[in-house]
Amino acid sequence: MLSSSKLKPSLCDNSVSRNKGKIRGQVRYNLGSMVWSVPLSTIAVLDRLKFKATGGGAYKFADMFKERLGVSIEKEDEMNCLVSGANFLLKAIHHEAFTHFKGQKKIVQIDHNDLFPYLLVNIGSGVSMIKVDGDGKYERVSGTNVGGGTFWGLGRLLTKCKSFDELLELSQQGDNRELDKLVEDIYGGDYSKIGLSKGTIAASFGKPISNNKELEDYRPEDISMSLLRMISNNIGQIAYLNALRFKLKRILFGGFFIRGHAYTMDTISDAVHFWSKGDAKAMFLRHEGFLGALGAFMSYEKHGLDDLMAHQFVERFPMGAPSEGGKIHGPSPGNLSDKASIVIDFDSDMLCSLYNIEI
Ligand SMILES: Nc1ncnc2c1ncn2[C@@H]1O[C@H](COP(=O)(O)OP(=O)(O)O)[C@@H](O)[C@H]1O
Ligand SMILES: CC(C)(COP(=O)(O)O)[C@@H](O)C(=O)NCCC(=O)O
Repeated sequence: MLSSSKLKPSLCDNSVSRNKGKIRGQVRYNLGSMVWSVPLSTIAVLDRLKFKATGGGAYKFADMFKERLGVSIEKEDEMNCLVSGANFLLKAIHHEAFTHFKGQKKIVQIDHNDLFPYLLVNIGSGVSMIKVDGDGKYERVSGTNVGGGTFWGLGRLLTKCKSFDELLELSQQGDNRELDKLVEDIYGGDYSKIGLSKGTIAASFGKPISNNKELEDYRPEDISMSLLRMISNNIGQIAYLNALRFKLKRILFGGFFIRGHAYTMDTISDAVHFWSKGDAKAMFLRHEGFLGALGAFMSYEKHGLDDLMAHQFVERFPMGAPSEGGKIHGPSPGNLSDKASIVIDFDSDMLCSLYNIEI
């Protein structure tokens, strides 16, 4: 979604050239760090431009965009955008979907003709669970208010971390057993009769109730780890129950909360594995945080998926040459954290026709 934290518009004149009176430019969506370049030709018409945006930011920042950049924001429905963004990525980007289970990343080849239905779980501030039946065909079947915002908000309160990244990094040095009450803490071992091993978390954050430890002696690292596990596990469980409810064999997780973080993905996968008794697998998207922004872009009537696929869409990888010969391929499994850039070329004619502008 376009929000001030992710969208850093910058004017980029080195991508501009003039040819027989035409100004050529480029819109560049670097999906790894979201660098977004606006073509020089837009400066002349900026005050008449309308940009598509979605999510809460489209409402909250519309006035600021108008005031500071002279740009009008055209709001697109968030759920529509999430779905069209996910569908676009799954169809257009090689190796977009992958599993991440017990530290192992594995690319999932999805046949375009056998993509639907699937459950899209978008983890932003809160969590939306959307049953996707086709392009533009979907139903938001569930959600939970315990999501990325909960992790970041509670994490800030409890650890005083200054940034999301710091909190996430801290979690990697933690041990959740310092805070979580495990089955063995209650039973002294496994509770095999109901399928619970001794290491299963019986109650997240359950230990400080009975430990003699002073509250200030609980380490931020351990708190962050417990929190990450609690939230990721809960989302994985609710997602699986919804997949079961609608008999969906694929569950795809996206949203800015995931951030390609191995432990987050492993915990979600573990929950899906545990509750499905190994029947279902969690899948993740390489461009998980930009579904809404891509969907908003797809909503330009004359700039639909087919048009992009046929003419202007180029997939680029930061690693340079593709790992396999021939056409552009996605990175090998070891480089999944490398996000592809999507570059969409257009010239001033196209820009003007898009907005009915004469220059
Ligand atoms: N650098 C970051 N700063 C803040 N939140 C981040 C960051 N990286 C990931 N997140 C996670 O992303 C969540 C917000 O996701 P996002 O899709 O942007 O939601 P929203 O549409 O509500 O803004 C945060 O609550 C947090 O869990
Ligand atoms: C309200 C939202 C759709 C907004 O999306 P977000 O900005 O969190 O990505 C989302 O936060 C959400 O689905 N919350 C859970 C609400 C619920 O179903 O309980």
